[in-house]
Amino acid sequence: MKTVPTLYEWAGGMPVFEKLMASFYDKVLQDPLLEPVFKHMSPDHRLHVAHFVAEVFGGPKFYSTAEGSHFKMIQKHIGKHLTEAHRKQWVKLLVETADTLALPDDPEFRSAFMAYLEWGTRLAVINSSLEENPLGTNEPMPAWGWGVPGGPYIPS
Ligand code: HEM
Repeated sequence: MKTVPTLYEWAGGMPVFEKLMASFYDKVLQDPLLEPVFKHMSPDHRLHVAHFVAEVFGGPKFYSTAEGSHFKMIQKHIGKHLTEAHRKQWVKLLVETADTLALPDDPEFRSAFMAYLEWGTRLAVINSSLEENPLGTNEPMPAWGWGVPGGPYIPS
């Protein structure tokens, strides 16, 4: 029986996630709308977001074992008062970075990637208007898969 690769494996593994987020947050700091939101981010922010998303996509558990937890990630967004305009720009710049770095662009991978970004960023905006974290400290990390189209992409 063939094994289905994880989204993490299909994307190219940890170096791809780390490069994606490093390059993305360079763009964010050049962006007039997002720079004020991120100008005080910690030096580890890029790496932590890379490790978080890699883990959600089936990669190693760097984030949840050494750097944070789902609870702590949500906590970082509480009270930040993010807007829909911030969210849209965040997604736009991340997708542009994925294109520039030539992440897989097959329909199956990009469908799963976009679905996760829609889900995660919309939750970030909702949580950013709260004063308290709605999650328990033991909340498991999300785990994302290929979704309805299935995967991986197989050229016909
Ligand atoms: C899928 C969507 C998202 C994921 C997976 C995510 C992930 C994370 C993670 C892991 C952290 C903690 C970083 C650390 O430990 O240093 C964080 C912090 C943060 N995120 Fe997000 N995030 C998402 C969406 C967004 C969006 C859409 C915005 C705003 C446009 C945003 C704004 C922030 C801010 C302001 C912080 C705190 C930065 C600091 O001052 O240290 N996030 N995020």
